[in-house]
Amino acid sequence: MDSMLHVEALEKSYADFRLNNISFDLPEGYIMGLIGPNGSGKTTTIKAILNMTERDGGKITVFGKDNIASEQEIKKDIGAVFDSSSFVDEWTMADVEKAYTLFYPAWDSEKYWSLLSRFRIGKTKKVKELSKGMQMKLMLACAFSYDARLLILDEPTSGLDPVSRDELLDILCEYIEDGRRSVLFSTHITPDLEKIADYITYIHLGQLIFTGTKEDFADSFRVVRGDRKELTPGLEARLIGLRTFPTGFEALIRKEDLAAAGRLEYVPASIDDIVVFMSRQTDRNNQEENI
Ligand SMILES: Nc1ncnc2c1ncn2[C@@H]1O[C@H](COP(=O)(O)OP(=O)(O)OP(=O)(O)O)[C@@H](O)[C@H]1O
Repeated sequence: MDSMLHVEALEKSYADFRLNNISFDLPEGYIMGLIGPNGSGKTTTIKAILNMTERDGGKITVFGKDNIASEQEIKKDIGAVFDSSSFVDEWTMADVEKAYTLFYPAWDSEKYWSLLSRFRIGKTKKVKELSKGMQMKLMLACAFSYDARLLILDEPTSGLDPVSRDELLDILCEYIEDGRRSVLFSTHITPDLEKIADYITYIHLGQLIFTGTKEDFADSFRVVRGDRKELTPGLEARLIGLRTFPTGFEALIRKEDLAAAGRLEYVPASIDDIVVFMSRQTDRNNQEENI
């Protein structure tokens, strides 16, 4: 399986933040969700891939080529879509096309206008007259019209209503259907991952927690529950994001640590469970550090 995007030991530091040793691979023909709480480093990772921020260490290749040495060449095949529109407000749909044809020789005009019609974007509309969801679709229509092979989307569905979100996810699934394109998208919205992601890369406060298939992600953890009296120090040391109640407790536990849970009841963990318990654990660690 060819890797469309290879990130290896990526490092980037700001005054109060360090993206530390991030590595992952996105194979051709698949969708990867990049997840993590606010401020975890998702956008920083995306910017490093697009060489919009200078990395401090590590290696990134796109289509097998170094992302800095071959930046201009690889960018012809990348569609980058950020949360906010990168178009000029006054542009009409024809102006948008004119701007793209300057940079993308492979621009397919027929495809562009047919996608706009499919997305119900009026030909004569100006960018400023489009809703957020329509602007997102316009950005996708452009990426599809120059036949981008790798789509990189930063929070594409945030702020969209459920119907537009669903439509966008369907478009992304369709986009990778022929097996020669891939999508990397960052999100907080776990149902979107459940619906379309094949792979998940989870970054928490600059640290890589997991990268692999969605199935392996969910399978790596369980939610364990029990009575307070069953919460031994040995077990507690292995629990993630422990929550106690007057009568009992619940927490996340790694599959390899299940033996420590003995006969306690455990159930499969959803993506939401994993993210929530992990965040709770980080809050606990931070509180303990500050004591
Ligand atoms: N140019 C910058 N200068 C200094 N610090 C920065 C800069 N860009 C990002 N950071 C910091 O890096 C950290 C990670 O930010 P980043 O935007 O990558 O996170 P994120 O996971 O995308 O968050 P969100 O989900 O809120 O969009 C944050 O603490 C942020 O304040």
